[in-house]
Amino acid sequence: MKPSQSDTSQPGRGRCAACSNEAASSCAGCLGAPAYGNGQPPQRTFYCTAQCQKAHWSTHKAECKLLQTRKLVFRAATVLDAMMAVVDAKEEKAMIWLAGFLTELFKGIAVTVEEVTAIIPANGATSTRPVYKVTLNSAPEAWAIDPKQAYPPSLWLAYIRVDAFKIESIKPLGFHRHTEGGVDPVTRALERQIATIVATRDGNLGSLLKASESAFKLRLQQLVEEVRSGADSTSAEETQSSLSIPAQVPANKLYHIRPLPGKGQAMVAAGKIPKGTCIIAESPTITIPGSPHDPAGVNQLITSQLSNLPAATRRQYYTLHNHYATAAPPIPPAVGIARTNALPFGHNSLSGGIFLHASRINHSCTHNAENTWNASLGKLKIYAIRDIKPGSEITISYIEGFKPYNQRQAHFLSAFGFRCVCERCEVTDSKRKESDDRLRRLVQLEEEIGDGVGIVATPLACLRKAREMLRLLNEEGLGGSTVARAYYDAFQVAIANGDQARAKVFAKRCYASRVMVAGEDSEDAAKAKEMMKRPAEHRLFGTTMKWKQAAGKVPSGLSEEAFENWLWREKGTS
Ligand SMILES: C[S@@+](CC[C@H](N)C(=O)[O-])C[C@H]1O[C@@H](n2cnc3c(N)ncnc32)[C@H](O)[C@@H]1O
Repeated sequence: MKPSQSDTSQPGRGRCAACSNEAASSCAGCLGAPAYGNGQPPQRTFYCTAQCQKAHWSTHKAECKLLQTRKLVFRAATVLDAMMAVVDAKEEKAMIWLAGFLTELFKGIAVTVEEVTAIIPANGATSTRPVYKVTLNSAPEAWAIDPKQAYPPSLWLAYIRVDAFKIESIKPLGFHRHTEGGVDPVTRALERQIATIVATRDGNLGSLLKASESAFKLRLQQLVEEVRSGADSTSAEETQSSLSIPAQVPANKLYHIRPLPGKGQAMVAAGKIPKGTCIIAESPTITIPGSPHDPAGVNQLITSQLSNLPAATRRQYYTLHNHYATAAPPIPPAVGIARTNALPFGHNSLSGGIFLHASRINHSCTHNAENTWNASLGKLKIYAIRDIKPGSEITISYIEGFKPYNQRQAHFLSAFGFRCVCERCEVTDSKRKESDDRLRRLVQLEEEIGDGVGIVATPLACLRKAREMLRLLNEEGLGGSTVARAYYDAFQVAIANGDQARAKVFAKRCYASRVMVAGEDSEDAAKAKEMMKRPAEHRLFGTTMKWKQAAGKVPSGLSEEAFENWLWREKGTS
């Protein structure tokens, strides 16, 4: 063990255990070993140099290992206290449900953990109490851990001398689990979870106890939340099934939430959903502000909101998918769930919310629905942007903008842990290249139109670019708000150059797309409606009057093709 300089709880200097010279460093392995018995921490072992420590190791080793193990026992007791708080277990039930967990927790620390029934004095009479006897593997020493108050544990010899009146029985760990039956649902949930809890910690739950102080606290919190969510989801399921209410089917039955192979839970159309239908309007269960916060700060924000919610809602939150469950360094589960499931409060917004239903919607690059935040309602709305057949999955897009295939997949993998296999992604190399070229061109067109210069300097070229965008979007199978934006671009070109007639038509098309993806009551639809009704009130109107045309000059009686030619100012039209 390296000598350590840091310890504030004990005097900082002493005599070197090897040579008796004055020394300021002490063995880091046993430093901070807990106090017990007389309440005093064990004496620190000082060394003046690393050489002295090395020379003294054979003498110090046994004591050091013992003290290190005691540190682990005390931490294990902290873990047990936290676990008991989660399930609010009655003490007599503790031995039943904790058996499997304790086996894992004390692996490599204890040779045996036994279930003891002690008789203790109680108000002039006696009562029985369940206690764990933990016999260490590093020394012939045992500790008593009372599940009702696990921390601090007591040395076994002190416990039987001072606390216990008599020991009624000592049974192997798991004895009561197997003889007492009638395990409650929370216990069953925990037992089901143990294998996963251990597997996600590299098969060694005990490693939790060996972490640094700050990592230990964080990991303990993570464990507790994991266990709480498992217990909560089980009781939620049981409550639902006991009431015979199918899980998460809304009254209007537009969708079901059910698992799909390889995708976890998913939202599936309960019947035919026509394009433009509002599938769901949902208030956020949790809101996450956009300003940057460290995971601990975000955790605090989320858990304080959760604590104000009904228990059933809290449970549902913890059933949401957590892509960051095994992240290193660890991320608190509440935060991992938020990162996996948050939907933004508006286009490019950094703040967002967690929605118990909408957060179940999976991604597709050929999504058939769009999410939109309606600030005045304070609700997230999901609209069908294509007709959706009964039984088809309802999907949205998890990305903004026009990203080529590799960028999309890299994002899905790192942020969400999946590979998209939709019809746009699973194509031949040549089709993929065509698609990537289109997407790059779309980015270019967006930038060129968006810089504002071309709108007045080269309006016709700009109008052509807006039309090209619409064609590429159509070829790429993209609809929804991207189409509305392209029509808005065309509107701006027309109105900036004084053409109210064309501006009116573009605004009408933009409005129709906005209504389809965000509803009549959305802010975007309201803006587009205003543009359509009073194009001349737009701030860009008359920047130039190159194309001056009154609003009433929209031609009538033209064929569709002739009308489009007029609209886009193709040759021979004005
Ligand atoms: C917001 S959640 C969606 C609901 C989630 N499937 C569930 O079980 O709760 C995001 C997670 O869903 C999964 N997911 C989303 N889209 C997917 C897709 N296209 N293919 C596979 N998994 C997907 C990923 O595990 C992702 O981390």
